[in-house]
Amino acid sequence: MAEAADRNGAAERIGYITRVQSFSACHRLHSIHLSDEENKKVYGKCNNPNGHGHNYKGSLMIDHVTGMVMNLTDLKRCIEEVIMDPLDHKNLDKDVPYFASVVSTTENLAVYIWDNMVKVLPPNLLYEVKIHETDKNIVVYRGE
Ligand SMILES: Nc1nc2c(c(=O)[nH]1)N=C([C@H](O)[C@H](O)COP(=O)(O)OP(=O)(O)OP(=O)(O)O)CN2
Ligand SMILES: [Zn+2]
Repeated sequence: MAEAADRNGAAERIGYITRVQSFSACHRLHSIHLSDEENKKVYGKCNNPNGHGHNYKGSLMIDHVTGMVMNLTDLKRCIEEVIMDPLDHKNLDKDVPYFASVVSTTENLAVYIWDNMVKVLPPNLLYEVKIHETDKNIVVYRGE
């Protein structure tokens, strides 16, 4: 847990905040840098030309190193802008310019969300982006 000093210099303990957001999208795992044959070999069923869908669950964890508590209503607005508007009910590969050249794996989706969240959140607040692609496939990204 992060600690911050209060007005009298005493350390107070502050938890991390997580906000969860579900969104639905379809995609196809396909690299423009590989041949059709190589793509099929690497990505298997996920290279199906007509794509497939997921009910993703994203969670954003906010750190309190600064001692600043972010209003969850503000966080919700940021999530609308970064996750819901561009990704929900979209074809990731065709509707999101970033994925025209980047394969829409969950790892890359987590990086995309991180990079765009840090643009709209107060500095140094974002701690972790976690994406559940399925119940079993989960990716965590902490900006490394
Ligand atoms: N490293 C990665 N590998 C895979 C990714 C990914 O994002 N990163 N994604 C996929 C597919 O998109 C695919 O949709 C995953 O589906 P599936 O394997 O069917 O999912 P489950 O493991 O949850 O399904 P079960 O069949 O129930 O085990 C593939 N690889
Ligand atoms: Zn998939």
